[in-house]
Amino acid sequence: MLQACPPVQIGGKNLKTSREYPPSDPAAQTAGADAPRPAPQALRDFRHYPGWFTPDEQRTLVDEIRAVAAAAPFVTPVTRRGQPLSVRMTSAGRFGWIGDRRGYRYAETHPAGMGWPPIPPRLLDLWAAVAPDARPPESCLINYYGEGARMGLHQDRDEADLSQPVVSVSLGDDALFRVGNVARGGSTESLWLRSGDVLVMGGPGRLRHHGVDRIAFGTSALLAQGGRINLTLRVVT
Ligand SMILES: O=C(O)CCC(=O)C(=O)O
Ligand SMILES: [Fe+2]
Repeated sequence: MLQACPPVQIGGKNLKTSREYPPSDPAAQTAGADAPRPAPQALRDFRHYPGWFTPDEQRTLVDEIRAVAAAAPFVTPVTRRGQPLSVRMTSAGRFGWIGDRRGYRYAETHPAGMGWPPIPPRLLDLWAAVAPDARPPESCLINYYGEGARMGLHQDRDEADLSQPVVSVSLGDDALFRVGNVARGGSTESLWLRSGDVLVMGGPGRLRHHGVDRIAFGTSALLAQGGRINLTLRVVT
């Protein structure tokens, strides 16, 4: 069964002195919140927006995620066979995603019984900007990758309406992201996702296999304890 882990400490008092990871787009380094957002680059059918969030926005997002995790602590999902995943997870929104001996599924309550906190409004603004035609997101999955954590190639298909995109936000250490095909097997392409990057997985790419081979632990000081947070906004119903 799922065991509640001690809450993951995200960010910390040393944030003021932390080294900021330079966004891939140099223009974004001086961009304020009202500056134009970066244009997307295609990765197969995915849209990659390098450096969407400024360092200040990233720090605010980390604070907001820390507040979510204080109310709905990170847990380690397990497979049906009881094998723990290497990422720790919590969620915000009407639904959260859980994995235990009964399988993987969306649920309206945390394994410990509480409801999920609301999705931070700046993430709803992101969704409106990059997925203006989509229905509003009903869930924000929050994955924490510590040193050595990874996520095998998979499809996101637990959602009922696969015409709706999944919008991903990377915070903290760099991650080597891999994208393959809708069918199993075939060639894959890799890309380093960096802190502040946004990736839209939608349209014909919605069911492409994807995963995270590894993170480059210590490449960002955004999170006091190191590691990476990935947020995915989803329509569930
Ligand atoms: O961490 C990432 O960049 C991808 C996460 C992912 O694929 C998922 O949560 O389904
Ligand atoms: Fe995924």
